[in-house]
Amino acid sequence: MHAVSIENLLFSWAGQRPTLDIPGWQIKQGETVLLRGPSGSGKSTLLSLLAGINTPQSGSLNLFETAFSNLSGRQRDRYRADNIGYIFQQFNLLPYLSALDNALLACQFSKKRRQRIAEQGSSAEATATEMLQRLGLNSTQIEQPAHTLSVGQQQRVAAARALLGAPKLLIADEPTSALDAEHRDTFIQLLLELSSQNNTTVIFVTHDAALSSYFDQHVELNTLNQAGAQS
Ligand SMILES: Nc1ncnc2c1ncn2[C@@H]1O[C@H](COP(=O)(O)OP(=O)(O)OP(=O)(O)O)[C@@H](O)[C@H]1O
Repeated sequence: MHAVSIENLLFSWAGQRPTLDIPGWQIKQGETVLLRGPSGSGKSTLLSLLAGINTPQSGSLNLFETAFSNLSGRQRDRYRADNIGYIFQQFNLLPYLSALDNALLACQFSKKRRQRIAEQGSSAEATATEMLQRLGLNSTQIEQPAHTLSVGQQQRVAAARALLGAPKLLIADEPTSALDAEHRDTFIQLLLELSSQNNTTVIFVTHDAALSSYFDQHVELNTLNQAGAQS
């Protein structure tokens, strides 16, 4: 099955020439993809379409054989809550909630995520705690408000939140830019290990070519995107 299938996709921001013109792109279920491209080439724009925050003006974007770009806004919100984990560049944690409560947020909005955890004989809280521990937070840090954690620890909380409840697709938008090389490599290895346990498909955006070896597919956005090639 294809996790992502794009055909003849066109997207323009209001009043601008197209940012994305992608004749075709496929990602298989369970595949890990590194997406690179210069600043302004449209990486974040493409992620916003994959997450259903924006929709293409024409063409199709299917996720796991669902015609994602044809769903209503409400249906896309539901699909995203149940099936897509997103790690933002700035993590977007709620500063006064504990690491654990931040990690649990994704499950609060999705019965499906809670069901998947229940099917494995666990609770959301136990699974989140275990995941945060595997990501290297100790029991004190797990109870600390997010704003009192280091950048590296906050990034791990964002990863736990995105992966809790086994989403089908994980989208990560340059989540390692604030880390040194050693922490960055450890983080990516853990992220991919946790993803592969649930056969989660991963799309990881970075400027950093040094990370290529960790991923199955390497994509330079300008080779996919004809709008980029023209500029
Ligand atoms: N919300 C928006 N409204 C209007 N134009 C936008 C918006 N977001 C991005 N753009 C435009 O779309 C183009 C691509 O930007 P985008 O942020 O997708 O690139 P990027 O490859 O993610 O860049 P970076 O690596 O710097 O984050 C730019 O010309 C940008 O000005």
